[in-house]
This record gives sequence, structure tokens and C-alpha cells, in this order.
Amino acid sequence: MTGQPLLSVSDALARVLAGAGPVGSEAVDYAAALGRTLVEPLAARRTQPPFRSSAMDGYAVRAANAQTGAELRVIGESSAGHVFEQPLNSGEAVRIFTGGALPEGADAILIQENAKRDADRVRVLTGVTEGQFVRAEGLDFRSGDVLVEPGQRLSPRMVGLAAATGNVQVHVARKPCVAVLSTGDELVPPGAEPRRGQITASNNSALCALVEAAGGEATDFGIAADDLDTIRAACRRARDEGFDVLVTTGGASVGDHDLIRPALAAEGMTLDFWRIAMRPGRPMMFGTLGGMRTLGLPGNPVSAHVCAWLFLVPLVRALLGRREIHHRLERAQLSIALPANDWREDYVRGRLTFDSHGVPVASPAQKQDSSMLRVLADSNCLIVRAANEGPQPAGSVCRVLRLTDFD
Ligand SMILES: Nc1nc2c(c(=O)[nH]1)N[C@H]1C(S)=C(S)[C@@H](COP(=O)(O)OP(=O)(O)OC[C@H]3O[C@@H](n4cnc5c(N)ncnc54)[C@H](O)[C@@H]3O)O[C@H]1N2
Ligand code: MOO
Repeated sequence: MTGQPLLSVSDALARVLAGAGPVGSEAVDYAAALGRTLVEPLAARRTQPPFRSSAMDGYAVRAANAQTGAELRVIGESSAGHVFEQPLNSGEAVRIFTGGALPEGADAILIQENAKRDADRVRVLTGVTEGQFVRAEGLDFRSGDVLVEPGQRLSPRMVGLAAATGNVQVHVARKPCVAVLSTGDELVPPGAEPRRGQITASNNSALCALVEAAGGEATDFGIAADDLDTIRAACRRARDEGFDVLVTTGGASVGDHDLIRPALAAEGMTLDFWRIAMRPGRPMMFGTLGGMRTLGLPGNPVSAHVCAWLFLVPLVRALLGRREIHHRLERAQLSIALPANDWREDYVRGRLTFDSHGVPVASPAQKQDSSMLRVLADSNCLIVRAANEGPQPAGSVCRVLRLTDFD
């Protein structure tokens, strides 16, 4: 450990999020708005239903003269899309189908199961009450009603709502632009054949996917060699091209080839912090270069991903103007005992399942090495252990963060 205490995860997150707000907005066709974040309220431009309509197939009647045993004269038909324009008088009924407009004068629906038809007469087998099976005009919403508040991510259900309300265009947040740069002489791009001592770079792929899933727009800046000028040039390019965030991986630690901080410092970065009291991810760095936030993540794929999950995802949400920025902590039962934790907050990879009573159970993966992508991909949660937490027996309550939450 270092001489001075390192920042806690929550303090570091507060610094990363400081001053982060929406980066802009644009109007998009509602059909292309899935997953986008609303920046203006979605208000109804129409009333729905726009007219009183029937919820069932049967007869539009006046409840007052449609009591059990009554006989009514059928004067016409109203079906969805085909309005019967004549008003309905006492002793009359109109054949109606689901979605059909109620004729003037009708106030209830006699369902056909409770009616006996004979030529132009219909007998009421079971009397009706006023309003029965009638959908009032504006039952769902009225023109001008605010239906979705800003700051929410548009779900498939909301896309349908936007369509129904006559909102051909919706105003959504511009996607924050995130550049993702890997550093390391040992890295080759996916698909290339690694030579001895080389490995395939996976961080760009995982982090770009994570950014996109969180609602941002990722640009893969590829791999920079462990060379100060090369890294400087890539950082400069990200700043000059107006990226909102630059994420680097690798070169964050204390080795002779760990050049991220010096490269960014040489470009004029204001360093906010370097190193935090967490595992994995201790060597994480955060700073600003002009208007661009810069997250320097460790190279180990698991460390990079856990840091991105904890810091980059909330940052993207903040830059989208989302109302809910933070991950949700849940409680679960530990499947096995865990030894005492040290001074670093620990994010233990594991699986969250539910027992036969629906109780959530968190099972830590057996191996926690921060290079192990397979364990990470197999995990669906992080078990969060406080700094200096004592030993935890099997069955005790622990805190978990799901890795699948993209609401
Ligand atoms: N003497 C010390 N050594 C290390 C410390 C320390 O405090 N003192 N910290 C360790 C911790 S914790 C971590 S985490 C790593 C992070 O180091 P770097 O950020 O400098 O990462 P690299 O050394 O560049 O790479 C680490 C590891 O990850 C592989 N890697 C890098 N980039 C990618 C990529 N894009 N895709 C897949 N894999 C990647 C790389 O080959 C290395 O194996 O430092 C410890 N050391
Ligand atoms: O922090 Mo490192 O991320 O322990 O592997």
C-alpha cells in the first residue's frame, strides 16, 4: 500500500461525475428512438381514445332500456373504422364490434353472449349497467398530458406510446462520444495472429460494447504502442475531434512502460486522481484535458471492465442527462464463507441466482485473477465488500451489483 490513503470508490465516483450534465440534444424519428434518453417531456398531441368506443363485440344500447328480458330494435352497425352516424333512440340498439365508436345516445354495451338476435330484434338475456364495456374518450390520455418525463431511456413500450400520441419526432440527448484507446506493445488486434509474447487486445471491444449498451457512441481508437509520442498523438486526436470522454487502458501502473499519465500530462491534462482503494482497479486515473474527461483504466481486462462498469457507465448516464445515474445495490445471501477483506473495497465476480423460495443467492467465482475474462463473462454480478470487512459466513447477507442492468 502507498503512504497516503487512497480515495474510496464513492469519493472517486463523485469526482468523475462532478459537473457532468447533458452534452446536447437532437430530434429523431420516434421509430429510431429506442434506447435514447428523452430531454423534453413526451406530451400527447392527441386524445386516446379519440371517441367513446366499445371494448367488446355486442350491441350499443341505453342501459335504462336494456334490462333483462327487454327487446330492442337493431338499427345499424358500428365497427372499428366504420362509424354509424345516426343517434340511438329509446328502444333501439346498434350492432357494434370492439373498437367501434358508440353512437350518440348509447351509454353501454350488451355483449353478444348475453343477447339473442332475431332478424332486426335483439333480446336482452342479462341486463346491462351504464358505462359497461364503454371506453370513455381520453381513457388512456388527453392531448397535452405529459406521459414520459425527461431523463428516461425510451423502452419499446414508450416507442409505441410516442407513435400513438402523434409524436413523429422526439427530442433526445445527443449520445456522449467516447474514444477507447488500448496501449501496449504486446497487443495485437482481434483476428491477427499473436507472435511470442503478444496477446489479443480485448479491452477495446468490451469497452466499446459497454459504452454503446449504456447509451453512448463509442469510437475504437485501436492500439497505441508503449511510446510517449504515439500515445500523446492519440490523446490529442481525441481532444481535437471533440470527444466527450477518452478512455485508455493499460500503462496505468508504476512500471517503466506505464506512460498514460506522463503522456496526458504532456498534453496538458489536469489530473484529478490516480489510484483508488479498490480491487480490481487500483491504478485507475481520472483527469480532464480541455473539455474532455479522461479515464485511465488498468490494462487487466477484468480491472478495466469493472472500473468502466463502476465509473464510465454512470458518467455516460450523467452526460445523457439520465434521471437515474447510479447502479442499484441489492442484497443477497452468500453461498459460501469469505475471508476478511483488506483495506481495498473489493468487487468480487460471481453469479446471482434465486433459490426455490425466490431468495437471491450470490456465489463468488472461485478464481478472482483480474486477467480472467472467462470468469468475468460468466459472472452476472459483483459482490461488493467494504474495506476491512470481517470474515463473512456462508448464508450471511452481502451486497451485490448486477452486471446486466441497462434500464
Ligand atoms: N509493482 C507493481 N506492479 C503492479 C501494480 C502495482 O501497484 N505495483 N499494480 C498492478 C495492478 S493492480 C494492475 S491492475 C496492473 C495494471 O497495470 P497497467 O494498467 O499498467 O496495465 P498493463 O501493465 O499495461 O497491462 C496489464 C495486463 O493487461 C493486459 N492488457 C493490457 N491491455 C489489454 C487489452 N487492451 N486487452 C487485453 N489485455 C490487455 C496486459 O497484456 C497485461 O497482461 O498492474 C499491476 N502491476
Ligand atoms: O487493481 Mo488490479 O486491477 O488488482 O488487478
